[in-house]
Amino acid sequence: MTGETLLSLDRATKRFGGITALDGLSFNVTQGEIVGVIGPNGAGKTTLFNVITGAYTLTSGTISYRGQSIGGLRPHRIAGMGIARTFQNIRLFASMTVWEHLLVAQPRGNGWSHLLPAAMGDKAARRRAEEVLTFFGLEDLRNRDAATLPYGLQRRVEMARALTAGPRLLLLDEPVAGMNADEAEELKSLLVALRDQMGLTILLIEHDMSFVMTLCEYLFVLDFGSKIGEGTPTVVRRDPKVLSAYLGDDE
Ligand SMILES: Nc1ncnc2c1ncn2[C@@H]1O[C@H](COP(=O)(O)OP(=O)(O)OP(=O)(O)O)[C@@H](O)[C@H]1O
Repeated sequence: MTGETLLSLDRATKRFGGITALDGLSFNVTQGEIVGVIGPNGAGKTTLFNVITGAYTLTSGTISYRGQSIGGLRPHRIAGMGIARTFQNIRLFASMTVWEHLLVAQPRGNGWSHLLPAAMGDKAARRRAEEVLTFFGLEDLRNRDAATLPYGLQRRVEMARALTAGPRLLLLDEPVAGMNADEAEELKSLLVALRDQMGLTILLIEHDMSFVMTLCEYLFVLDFGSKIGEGTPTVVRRDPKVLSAYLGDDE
């Protein structure tokens, strides 16, 4: 089911006092695509994820997901509708195994409050966690303390945890940060598999240009909270506006 719009922003604006982090941003994400969001530091990329997931409320404009407005909904409601995310900095719990991480992450009911006991006894949750564990090749590490694993594996656990809720849209905030070249290549294959086999749509923020350019089918380029370019990597790479705003600074 590709070709349909999954996520849509219309003139999305987010201000923090005098700072305009998102400035009338409009774009559509098509179902089944792997889409990159790039732009210089402070361009508004993380703010974008925060407004999509309900961590922040828009100052003006709208966000819709599967045709339904999600502006103003609480984060757990949005997560429950099928939007999952990972964060720029790893957020794993101390002294919890990989398996426990996969069980606690699944939102249910009206909030996150009773996650651990409910999920532990929930057959469907365990089945889903088992599937994700296998998909991510983490079976042998299930009883390991997640926070003590090598960096690349910790990132993998985080992503697996996001997946246990069964999302349609996965938001990844700088998934490659801190990874070595081999880990980045493995991640790339994993993301393609997630899209191909689980039908996920993936929106990712990333500073690693070679990763973005070889993985993503479509890119949005932000600068000062506005979209300054979009298109396939080939198109974006040649866009003079993008080059001067971002790639030019970086390479
Ligand atoms: N909670 C907040 N309060 C005040 N200002 C904020 C807040 N969050 C973000 N900003 C500001 O909004 C702007 C966009 O920040 P944001 O973190 O979204 O950029 P970014 O593109 O993700 O940057 P980076 O690539 O460095 O992570 C910046 O000027 C930032 O200082």
